Formats: sequence, structure tokens, C-alpha cells
Amino acid sequence: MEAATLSGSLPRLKLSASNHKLSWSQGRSIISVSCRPSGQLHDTVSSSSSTDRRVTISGGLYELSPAPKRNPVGQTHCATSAGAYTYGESSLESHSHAAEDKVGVLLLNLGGPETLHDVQPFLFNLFADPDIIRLPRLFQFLQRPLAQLISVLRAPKSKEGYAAIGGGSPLRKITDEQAHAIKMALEAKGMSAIVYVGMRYWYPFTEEAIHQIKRDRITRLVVLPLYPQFSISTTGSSLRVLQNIFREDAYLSRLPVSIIQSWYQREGYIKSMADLIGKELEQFPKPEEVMIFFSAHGVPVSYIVDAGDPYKDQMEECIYLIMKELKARGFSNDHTLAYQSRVGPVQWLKPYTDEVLVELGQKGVKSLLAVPVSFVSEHIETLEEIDMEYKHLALESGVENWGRVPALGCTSSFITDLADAVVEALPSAKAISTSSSTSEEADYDIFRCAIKMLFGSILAFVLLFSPKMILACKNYLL
Ligand SMILES: C=CC1=C(C)c2cc3[nH]c(cc4nc(cc5[nH]c(cc1n2)c(C)c5CCC(=O)O)C(CCC(=O)O)=C4C)c(C)c3C=C
Ligand SMILES: [Fe+2]
Repeated sequence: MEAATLSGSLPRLKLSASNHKLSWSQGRSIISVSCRPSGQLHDTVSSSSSTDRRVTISGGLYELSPAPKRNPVGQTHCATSAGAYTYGESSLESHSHAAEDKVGVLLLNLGGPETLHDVQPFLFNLFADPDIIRLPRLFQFLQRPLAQLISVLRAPKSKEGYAAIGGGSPLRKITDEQAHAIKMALEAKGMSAIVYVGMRYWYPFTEEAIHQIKRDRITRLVVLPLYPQFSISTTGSSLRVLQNIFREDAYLSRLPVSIIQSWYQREGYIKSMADLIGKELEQFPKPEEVMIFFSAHGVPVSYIVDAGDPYKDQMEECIYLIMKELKARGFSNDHTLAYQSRVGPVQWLKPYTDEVLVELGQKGVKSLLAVPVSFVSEHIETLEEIDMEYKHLALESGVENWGRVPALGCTSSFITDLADAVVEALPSAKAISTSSSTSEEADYDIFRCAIKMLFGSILAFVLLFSPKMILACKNYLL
């Protein structure tokens, strides 16, 4: 497990010589704070529903204006459909107990549209994230117009996918259930904690969860991203949101925090994955002949090559550990790893899942077991892409027996392991040191920003009408 504390300002992600260790350092980077005000990304979060969900920034904290049906501030999770885990005390009560040790666990996840109406604004939030579409600094002011364009272009295709799995993402419900299960597992270990869910691109937003953490006067916090492997585009992006909020807030910047950056190599997780794979293998007529097909969500190659994202290394190590565990249990199946869900015009990690499936079918592989490995809940890419599109493609290419390992969800050995990770991380919780820039630095930043915007506008104007740009936009439709 890699645990870290949110420290200082403007982190930079770099791979150390061992290639598996992350270290933060200062400087220009993908996780650095851009010159626009923090929170701008969500300040016009909108949806096609009539409810106003605009997020404004006040005193460094994000406050949601009333969204009574789903997300009234302060009750983000109290009335979830799972309904089982609550924040415990109201903010008034928590103030009177301020001296007590109140442990919080913040689960970070991606979030997903709950209805088809949510799809376009959800996609807007996703593409407006500078960790998802990485524009050169000069063009960063184009992030939101571009996100608007791409989200509108992509929405029809995405909606088809969400419609095929029942009209929305199951992510919120499953994550709420995991939160409840982790709370219970912690209680069984003698640790009382309030477990929060913070989504990056949809409700309940990370900002809401942090707001609630503050209201609850939590005294120590463990941050647990629900991604086994670290990627700049997932955990990194959520941590950037956290850091932007924490460094601006007196209470939060003093709150001892411990971050579990990745946990793909934890024994409990590896064993839980091996349990699920072993169980599915037994469903095949000849288990020993089944090819184990790990399918991970892809990222653009530039993340790995240019930005030092450890995602690919961690993924490969994760697969190695799962296979080692399976071998120790007597399974000696062949296996392969491929990457799915590419979006847009750039090169993504290879090999691509769809291409490998066709190759394997053509080579005569008759039995395949698909294993989603980058995510621990069922979601659109398991339920639609794997179960429908890839299954169809594999059968069409000559595969005769197809199986799919379910996502871990609330598997008890897995939840227990996550609870262990929290218990282990808690002692290393440390306060964030505040670092506010001087007014001269701020003036200089504004000046630099203005110059960049001027030159950027000219360049953008030229680029926007180039054939290459038009082709790139078309690619988001596919
Ligand atoms: C480890 C998991 C994930 C990585 C890495 C990741 C990177 C990444 N994703 C996109 C674009 C999209 N992702 C979408 C949905 C989506 N992505 C993940 C996980 C990872 N993404 C999940 C779990 C989900 C599904 C959520 C749900 O609603 O169930 C979507 C929307 C769906 C679609 O239109 O296909 C997009 C778009 C990029 C560009 C990227 C890396 C840069
Ligand atoms: Fe994704």
C-alpha cells in the first residue's frame, strides 16, 4: 500500500528509480493548479433537469445551492437509497464534541449519470477536467468550451450505452453500499468512523463530501480512492480537487490526513480477485483450457510516457500478483492483458481489448474469461462494453465459451481488506501545511495568464478551423 499525506502545494507526480514509487514534487505538472480559480470546473455544473445544482465557491469551500431532491448540502448521504450508513451527528452536535477523536474515511470515486438526462452534464464535467483532457498550458482556457463541444457530440453514444444498462450508472448505489460495508468492517475491528463518498464527476461531488467532513468536525481523515491502481486521470484528479480545497481552508489544512494512493498489491485484494476468478473458471466445461482475459480501462499513452503515470506498471504488477496467487492455488491457465474504452483521437495503451478478442478468436481460442481489473464496481464498461459489445465480438470471432468475473463490489474479504488498509493508514495522518502565495506572486501569475490567453486565443483561432481539429472532434463520436 502506498500511503501519503497531502502536503505542501502544487504536487508533481514522478516515478522514482524503482519505477513503482510515487513522489510528489513541486513544479509545472499535470496535477499542478492552473491559473484559473480552483473550483471553476464545477462552478456551472448543470443538468438538463430544472433543479439548480450550481456550485459556487465561498471562503475556499464549495457550497451547493439547494438541490432538494438529491443532494441537499449537509445531508449528502443521510438519505441514500442504501440508507444504511449515516453521518452520525448533526453539525451542531459535532461542535459540542469537538475535542473528541472523530475519524472520517473519504471514499473517492468517479461518479456516473443516474438518468439519461444526466449524461451530457456528466460528460461535460469529465471532459472539463484538465486531468482527462490535457491541453497545453497555453490552451487551458479552451478547456470548458471544448468540454461543452465534446460532451454534446458524445452524449448520444453514451446515452445508448447507459440506456442499455437500465438508464443510468449503478455506481452511486454500489459505492454507497461499499461505504456502509467498510463502516461496518471498521466497527468490527473496533474503529468507529464516518464514511463519506466523494465522486469526481457526479453526485455526491467530492466537494460536498468535504463540506460535510468539515461540518462533522472530523479530527482525522483517511482518503481511500476506490481505484486499485493509481492513474493521473482517476485518483490523481480527485486528489487535485482535494488539495485545491484543503490548502485554502484553515480547518482542513490543519486536519491530519492520510491518503492511500493505490492498493493493487494488497494481499486481501489479490486473494479476493483470485477467489472470484477461480470460482468463474469452475463454471467452464474445461476450466484448464480457459484463457484468462484481463481487461483494464485504458489511458492515453502520453500519460505514461510524458507525464509519468504509474498506471501501466501498476496494472502489470497487479496482473502478475493475481496470476501468482492463482498458480499457488493450482490454476495454470494462460492469461493476457488488454485495454478497453478508448475515447478520442489520441493513441491509447495497447493492445486494445476489441482487437485482441478478434485475434484470439481467429487463433482458435475457444474459452475466454473476461476479468475487469481497473475498477471495483459494476459500471457501464462492465455491463455494456464487456457483457454486450465484447462478448458479441468474441463469439463472432470464434470463441465458444464466454464468462465474466463480477466486480468485487461488497465481497466481504475485499471490504475487510479495505478496512485493514484504513486502520493501517490512520497513524500516518498528517496535517497539510498551508502555503499561500505572496501578492507579488499573484500579480505575476495574473500577468502571465493574460499574456498566455492573448497568444492562446490567436493560436486557438487558427487551430479551431484546421482540418485536424475537425477530425479530432469527430473521433469523440465514435
Ligand atoms: C481506472 C479506471 C478509469 C480510468 C483510468 C479512466 C480514464 C479515462 N476515462 C475517460 C473517458 C470516459 N470514462 C467514462 C466512464 C468511466 N470511466 C471509468 C473509469 C476510468 N476512466 C468508469 C468506472 C466509468 C463509468 C462510470 C459509469 O457511469 O458507470 C466515460 C463515460 C462513458 C462513455 O461515454 O464511454 C468517458 C467518456 C478518459 C478520457 C480517460 C483517461 C484520460
Ligand atoms: Fe473512463
